[in-house]
Order: sequence, then C-alpha cells, then structure tokens
Amino acid sequence: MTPLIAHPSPKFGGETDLPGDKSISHRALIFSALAEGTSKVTGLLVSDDVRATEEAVKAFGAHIERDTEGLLITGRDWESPSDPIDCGNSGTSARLLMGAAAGFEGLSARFIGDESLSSRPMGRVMTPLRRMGAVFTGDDTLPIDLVGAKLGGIDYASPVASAQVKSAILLAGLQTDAPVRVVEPHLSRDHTEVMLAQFGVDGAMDEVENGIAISLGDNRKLSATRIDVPGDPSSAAFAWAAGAMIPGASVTTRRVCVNATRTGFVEMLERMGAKVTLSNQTVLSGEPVADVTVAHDRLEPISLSAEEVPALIDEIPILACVAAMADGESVFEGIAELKVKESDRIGATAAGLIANGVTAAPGEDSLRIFGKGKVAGGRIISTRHDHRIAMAFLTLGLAAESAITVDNADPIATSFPDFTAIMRGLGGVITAR
Ligand SMILES: O=C(O)C1=C[C@@H](OP(=O)(O)O)[C@@H](O)[C@H](O)C1
Ligand SMILES: C=C(OP(=O)(O)O)C(=O)O
Repeated sequence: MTPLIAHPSPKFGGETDLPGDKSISHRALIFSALAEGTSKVTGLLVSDDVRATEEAVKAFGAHIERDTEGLLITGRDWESPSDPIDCGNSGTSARLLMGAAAGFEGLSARFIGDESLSSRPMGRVMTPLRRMGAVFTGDDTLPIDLVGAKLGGIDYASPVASAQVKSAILLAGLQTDAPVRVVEPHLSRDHTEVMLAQFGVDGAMDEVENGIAISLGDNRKLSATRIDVPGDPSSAAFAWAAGAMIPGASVTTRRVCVNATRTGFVEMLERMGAKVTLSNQTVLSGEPVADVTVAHDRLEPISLSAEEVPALIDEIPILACVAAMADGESVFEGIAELKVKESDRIGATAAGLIANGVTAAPGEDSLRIFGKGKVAGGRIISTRHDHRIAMAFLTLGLAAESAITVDNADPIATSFPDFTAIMRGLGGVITAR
C-alpha cells in the first residue's frame, strides 16, 4: 500500500504527451495475435492490464518480438495455454480474450483474475458466447474454464451498452462464417470495429429500433498490419480536469485519441464552461487524434443522461470531482454500470467527496453532487483498490483548499503508471506520506 498526498497546486499547466490508449492497446495485441502474418504495434500502453493481455496472447501461441519502434506480433491459430490465463485486474482482458479464444476447437483454458476481477460479472459475455456454441464451466465469476468449440452465428440484443460485450461477440464471430450481429442500446466505444477494418475485416453499423447494430461482413480473415496507438483520453482526463478546475491553468495533451465514442468527458468540461480547443487533428490507424487544450473558467453544474454515459464511462469519478468544484447541483443518471467496475464507483466516489466536505447523494443508478465552487479537502480517502478512484481524488487534491490523501496509489499501475510523473510535470504537487 503506497499512500500519496496531492496538495493545492496553483501553478498548474503546460503541454504533455500521454501513454497509449488502454482499449486500443488490448485490441492491437489480440487482433495481431489472431492475424495471419506479422503486425507492428507502436505506442502500446505499458501497464499491468495491458501486460496481462500480452502474456495471455503469448500463452495462446502468438510470437512477440521487440524492435526499436515497438512490438512485432505474429499471429496463429490459438492453442491451449499450459497455465491459467491470469487477467489480473483487467475486465477488458478477461472478456475480450474469452471471446477471441472461444472458437478454437480443441483449445482449453482457465481464466483467473485478482480479487476485484473475480467479483465482476462474466455472465454478460458467457451468455452470448454460449449461444454461439462456446463451452464454459463456471458461473458468473472467475475462475472460468473454456473449451473451444465450433461456433455458429448470433443476433444478440445486449442489455448493456458495453464495448467489452460487443467485442467478445465480434471476436468470437471471426471463427465462424455464420451471420453475427450485436445490438447495443447506445453506441459504446467502437475501437474493435475501427481495428477490424485496419486488419481487413469488413463490418457494418446501422441504427435500428432498439439501438445500434454492429455486424460482421463475409471476409473475417485478419491480415497483419501496422497499428500506431494514440494517447489515452481516459488518462488525459485527469490533466484536463486539473486544467479546468485550477484558476489560471491551461493544459495541452498531444496526440490524444478523440474518437467520438471517447470524447464525452472533454465535451462535458466544455459544457460546464472550461475552454476546450482541438488542434493538429489527424487520423492514426483509423482513429481520429488531436492535441487537446483545456483551460480554466468558471464551472457550471451539469446533467448527465444514460445515452451520454458510454462515451465517458471511465471518467465519471473524475467528472464528479469536477462537478464538486462547480456552483450548484449536478445530476448523473444511468450510471449503474459503475457498480461493476474495479470497485463500486458510485459508492467510492460519493464516499471520497463526502469525506472531503462535499454534499453528494449516491443512488443505485445515479449520483447527485451539490457543488459549492470549492472543495475543502484535507482528508484521506479509500481507493478501494481502484485506479480511477485513486487518480480522481489525487487530481481533486490539486484543486482543493487542503491536501487530499489517497490510502493506496498502487492500483494506478493498472492503467496509467506515469500518472504521478505527468501530473508533477504539469505543476501538480504530489508527495509521499
Ligand atoms: O472495451 C474496452 O476496452 C473497455 C470498455 C469499458 O467497459 P464496458 O464495455 O464493460 O463498459 C471500459 O470501462 C473499460 O475500461 C474498457
Ligand atoms: C473499467 C476499467 O477497465 P476494465 O474493465 O478493463 O478492468 C477501467 O479501466 O476503468
């Protein structure tokens, strides 16, 4: 357990690069490991979650080498790993890998994870994958055993807008010729669809009565390619939040992914009153990227509705912290999915805010924050082994009246090991206890 203290930091600002996007990094590894030929991946995120996926695809038989630019990954038909696939803390690893492995006949694998991951629901991917013909033993939670089988098609209406569920089905669908379609109630991040096209697989997206339908086309053979991973907007969010909250601050993050399914947070900051500018817009491996500048201004409270949630699902704890710095009541609705992340993020966020002098009302599917234009701070919060909770409250501590301590900053390594260095580089005062 490594506690860290974030102190009020009135001189925050500047420019920074960011590590690679976590979602795109997981996918680059998995897709390359399934593709025919050798793919090159640059800018891959170095973090515990992505390392879990890298170790897994090696265990399934992919060959990985490094050169000066990045990784060279040679794909193949996946085979049984000799040891359990340890997904650590990473829901994306577990759910996407189960889908990707499900259609290899004769393969058998056990999926395991840490205590937090072992309490998160896996039935949401096992149900549709079983319907396609996959054979699992285990209930809703890890450890789960998979026996690869010949898969058929599926037309699946997902009850949740989850990119992990959608991606598990599409990845499994690569091993069958039968029709594969997933309908989600609202569009979740579409990095799988973007990357399928990069690897030469066609698909389609249509608006339908009950949501957004994504289907695979006829060509499902992945051909090796090059993927350059852009910066992670979910990591940039902490620098942007500090830029929005601290008077006089202006922060520029270079070459960040600005795919519209991921820009919900920065759009909310703009709606709240922060000044947001995009420059140097371009496209990297099918993903839109830009330099994003966020500068402080007076912040207004906001309302967040269910259809807006997927585009900022991982940013809700930090959005709640920013809302606490606005003057008035902010309401977030349709956020029940937060209860099945690395921690119950509705409860953890509300508890951290309340401890630091903010009035907040958590619900089953909602969170209300009664902002007063400032946050007292001064208290220690429990991160509940959740990286996003740790980073959100360290960021709030930079803007609060008194320092905020997080009891354990270790989980930050799962998604953004450079968090402390980057925030310090921008003027954030973060010290050990
Ligand atoms: O597909 C992905 O890469 C992810 C999807 C999201 O999860 P859900 O799809 O379960 O909402 C997100 O919370 C997670 O950090 C990464
Ligand atoms: C929810 C997250 O990741 P995962 O589901 O991959 O554990 C996250 O990074 O906030």
